[in-house]
Order: sequence, then structure tokens, then C-alpha cells
Amino acid sequence: MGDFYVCSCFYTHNFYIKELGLHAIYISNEQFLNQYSKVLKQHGYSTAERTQSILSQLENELQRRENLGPAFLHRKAVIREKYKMLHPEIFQLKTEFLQPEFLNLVNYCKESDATVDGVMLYLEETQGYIYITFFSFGPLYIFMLFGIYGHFLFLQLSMDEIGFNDFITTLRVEYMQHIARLLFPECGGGNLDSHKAFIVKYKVGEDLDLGYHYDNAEVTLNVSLTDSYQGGSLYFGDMRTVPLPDTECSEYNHVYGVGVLHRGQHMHGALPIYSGLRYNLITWMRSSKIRNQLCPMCNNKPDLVKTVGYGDGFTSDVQQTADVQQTADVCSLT
Ligand SMILES: O=C(O)CCC(=O)C(=O)O
Ligand SMILES: [Fe+2]
Repeated sequence: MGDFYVCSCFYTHNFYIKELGLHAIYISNEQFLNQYSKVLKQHGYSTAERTQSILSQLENELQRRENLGPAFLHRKAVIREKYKMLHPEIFQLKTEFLQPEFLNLVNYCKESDATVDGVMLYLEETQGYIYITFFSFGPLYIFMLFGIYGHFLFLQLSMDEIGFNDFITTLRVEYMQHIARLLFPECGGGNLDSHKAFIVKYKVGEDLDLGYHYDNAEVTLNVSLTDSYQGGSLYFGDMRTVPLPDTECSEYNHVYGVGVLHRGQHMHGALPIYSGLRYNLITWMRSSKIRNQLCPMCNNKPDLVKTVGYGDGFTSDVQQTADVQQTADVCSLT
């Protein structure tokens, strides 16, 4: 793995405050209170006492981000040292974990004369040009994943931290990249060189839903791992450059074992769950060729800060960036 970076906006931008339904810029308490005074008032945060809970949340989140590198290495090392793998075979992605329909799709995409129209014939469902679903993991794999990893998933660790880096890398490079090359070329679909993968959990009494957002990714794969819940549909709008009033949203109901592949910059959210438990495996795939030109989180040329692991998928490869400027539009403009 080469060197990867985050953009310095990681420490100032996109602080999600659920109570305000807001992704905020947070540079200091004073700046935050000034910049968002109207929103705070609208939500009834009119006293210093009430705003304190929001400020504490922001301070904690900033601390978490600043400590992410060492915490990642520490947790990964502890798990490697202390956890006895009961089923080591599930850490490597094998074809038998994947549905035959999905394998046929990937094989088709690998053909040199494969076309977008051809890919469409293999997809389980499509909704306009916007997103695509298809079979992905089989039930056996999902069963093993939960049987073994339920306790780690509860801790909200990333897949890389619990030992699935090779697994997700294989998924990205040997499978998803072939499909994304054809479907999302303008997002660097054929050059997905890093990822961030994690499992989201929704449960009544805990997290119910997820606000309207775009991902810090060029291409996202979202695989449903459970079917014992009600509500919790995914909804999609348009690309992030299209204002909300001009957007018509469409709803997608997750299907157990089925993955949704979409552009990271495609706005989406999750509706509230009413009962049961919903887990989805989210894989954010990054293309440094695209994001090195423009950080999708602050819309500026990335200001690189060295980090551990894949960071946010930026690289300092100047030559690569120069090459691509002649050949690709950035994803956010599509
Ligand atoms: O809940 C879902 O299915 C979507 C989650 C999501 O969009 C995300 O984590 O970025
Ligand atoms: Fe998302």
C-alpha cells in the first residue's frame, strides 16, 4: 500500500449534528455559534446551557478525528493479538461466498468488448441512470459473518480494523472495479485504489435513520445483511450539485443479501426503522485519480495531511493527477 492522506478539512468540515439535521463546519466554538446561530434558534437552542451539549459533541468528534490514526492501529493490534479466529476462512473473499448471478455479471464486465447496455442485462433492477442493484453475498457468508463478528460489529469498528482489509480489497479490485469501470467511468470507476468499509446498524431505541447526505467516496456498495425489520428504506435524490427543491426522490427497499451500487456523490438517506434490526455493509470506494483534483468534502484542491491506513484516499502522486486532468471530469460535475 502506498501513502494515503486525508484533506485538512477532515478536521474542520462535515461535523454531523443529528439534532440539527446539519453537516457543520467547526473551527472553534465561537465560529460555530456565530455561523449557525439561526439554525440553533430554529431548533430551540437559545441558551448557553442548551448549546453546551452541541458544543461538547463537536469537541468530542474533533478529538475522535484527531486520534483516529493511533486508535485505529491500537484496536487493530489488540484484535490481532487477543482474538482467536474461529473461522479464518471467512477473512478471504472466495467465489463461493458470492451469488452466481453476481459472478456472471463480473465475468461479463471483464470482457474487453463489454458495454454499458450489456451490463444492464445482468442487473437485478435499475432505476433510471441513478443506481443499480444486483445479487452479491450469499446467505452462508452473511450467517458466518454475524456468527463470529456480532460482538465487534456492536463496537462499530471498521472492517479493516477487524481483519477484513484483504477481503474488502479483493471485493474492490477483483469484482467491483470491473463493474464500476463500465458504469461510472467519470467517477474513476476503473481506478478504485482504496476504501473505507463498515457496518451500519439501525434499531428502535438506538439509531433509527440517517439524514440526507453524499458519501466521502467515488463509488459506494451497500449490501443488506438482515431482513428482520420494518421500515428503513433507502431514498435517493440527485447528484450533490443539484439543489434539493429540483430533486425528485425515489425509494429503494433493501433486500437481504442484495447490494446497491451507486455514485458516492449521489445524495441519499435512510428512512426510520419501525421494528427489528437492520445491518448493512457499506463499502466506500475511492479513486485517488479523481479526488486528488477536488476534495468532495470541502470542494477545494485537497490540502494533504499524512495519516495511517487509507486515510480518505488521497495520494500525493502529482504525475498521476496531471495525467488524469486531460482525461476525466470530476465526479461531482456529472
Ligand atoms: O443505511 C443505509 O443503507 C445507508 C447508509 C449510508 O448511506 C452510509 O453509511 O453512508
Ligand atoms: Fe451514504
